[in-house]
Amino acid sequence: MSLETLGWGPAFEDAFSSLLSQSTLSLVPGRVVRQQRGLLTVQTATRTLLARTAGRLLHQAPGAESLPTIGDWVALQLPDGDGEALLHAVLPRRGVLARREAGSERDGQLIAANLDVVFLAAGLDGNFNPRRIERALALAWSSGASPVVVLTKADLHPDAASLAAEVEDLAPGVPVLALSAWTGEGVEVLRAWLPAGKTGVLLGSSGVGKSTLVNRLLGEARLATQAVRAEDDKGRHTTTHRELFVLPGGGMLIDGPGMRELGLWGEDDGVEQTFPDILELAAGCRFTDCQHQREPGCAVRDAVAAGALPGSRLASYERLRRERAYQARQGNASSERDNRRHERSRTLMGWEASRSKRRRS
Ligand SMILES: Nc1nc2c(ncn2[C@@H]2O[C@H](COP(=O)(O)OP(=O)(O)OP(=O)(O)O)[C@@H](O)[C@H]2O)c(=O)[nH]1
Ligand SMILES: [Zn+2]
Repeated sequence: MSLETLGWGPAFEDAFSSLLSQSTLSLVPGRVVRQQRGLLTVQTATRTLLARTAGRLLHQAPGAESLPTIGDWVALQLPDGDGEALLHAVLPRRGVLARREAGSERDGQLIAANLDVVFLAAGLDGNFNPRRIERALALAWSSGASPVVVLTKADLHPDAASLAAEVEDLAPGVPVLALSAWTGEGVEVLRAWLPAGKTGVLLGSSGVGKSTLVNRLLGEARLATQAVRAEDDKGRHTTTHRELFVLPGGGMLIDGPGMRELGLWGEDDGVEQTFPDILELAAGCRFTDCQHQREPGCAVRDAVAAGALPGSRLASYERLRRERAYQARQGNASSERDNRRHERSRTLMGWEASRSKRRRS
C-alpha cells in the first residue's frame, strides 16, 4: 500500500527527513492503523506489523498526549525477522482529537490523530441529546478537523429530515447528515466527505451504529455489531479497539469504542467555535467583556428574552466555558508539575553519574 493512500504528504515527508538526518538508526515511516490498549499495529509502504514504543520515547514523553495513537505517522525501526518493530518517534501531528480521561480531573486521552473530518454520530432512536452534540462539537473543533454531525438509524425515525433541521440550529455552519446503515440511505453522502487520502473518525456512544456504518461503507461485515439493550437503547460496548479502515472509495475511516463521557480537554478553544450564534449576539452587548449575567445592555440575554436564543443553549455554552476554564487551570498545574518532575529526574541522573564516577576513581 502506498503511503499516499494512507494520507502521507510533503509536511510529513519533511518532518521525517529531518528526523532521519538527526538519527543514526535506519528508520522507515508508517501510520498507526490499529490500537488495542498499548498494542499498536503500523502500516508501512510494504508491511503491516506490530510495534512497541521505544523506552526512550516512553520516558521522554512529557505526558500521555505525546505518545503514539491511532492515525499517527511514526518512525519505525524494522525487526530483522518477523518480530515487533520499535517505534522511535511520532511525527508532528496536523491535529489530534482528545478528551479528558473518564474519571480523571486533568489527564487527557487521545482518540485519534491527523484527522480531516470528525463525524459526530448520534442515534435517532431513544438516545438523542442536543447538549451532548454541543459538547462533542466543542471537542471536534479543538482537533483541527471539520466536524460533521451524523444522525444514524434514520429508518427508525418517522421524520428524520425535520430532526436534522433542528440539529442544524445547534450546530450553526456544521453539515448535518441523516443516514441509515441498514437501508443505505444517506451513506454515500457521508462517503463523499472522505475522498482518497483523507481521514475521518467516528465519535459516538456505544450502540449508535458506528461499526454497522463502517461495515456498510466497506461493503462487507468486517466488524462485529450487537443489538442495543431494548430497555434503554444503550449499546453493549462491542468494539474494544480502534482501527483505521481504507474504504473502497479511497478515504479512511477510524472506528473505536463508544464513548459516553466527553470531557473537554486541551489548550484550544473549541467552545467558542461551537457557539458562533452567541458570539455574534455578544458583539452587540454594551460591555465588551459582558459575561451575559446581569449586565445592562446585554444583547445575549435580550435574545433569550425575545425567544431568539433558547435559554438552554446559553446555559450549555456557559457550562462548557466554565468546564474549559477549570480544565485550563488544571492543565497548567499539571504541566508545572511535569516540569518539576523532569527537572528532578535530570538532577538525579546527574547525581548518579557523578557518584559512579567517584566510585570508579
Ligand atoms: N434500525 C437500525 N439499526 C441500526 C442501524 N445501524 C446500526 N443499527 C443497530 O444498532 C446496534 C448497534 O450497532 P453497532 O454498529 O454495534 O454500534 P456501535 O456504535 O459500533 O457500538 P460499540 O461498538 O459498542 O461502540 C446493532 O443492533 C445494529 O444492527 C441502522 O441504520 N438502523
Ligand atoms: Zn452580554
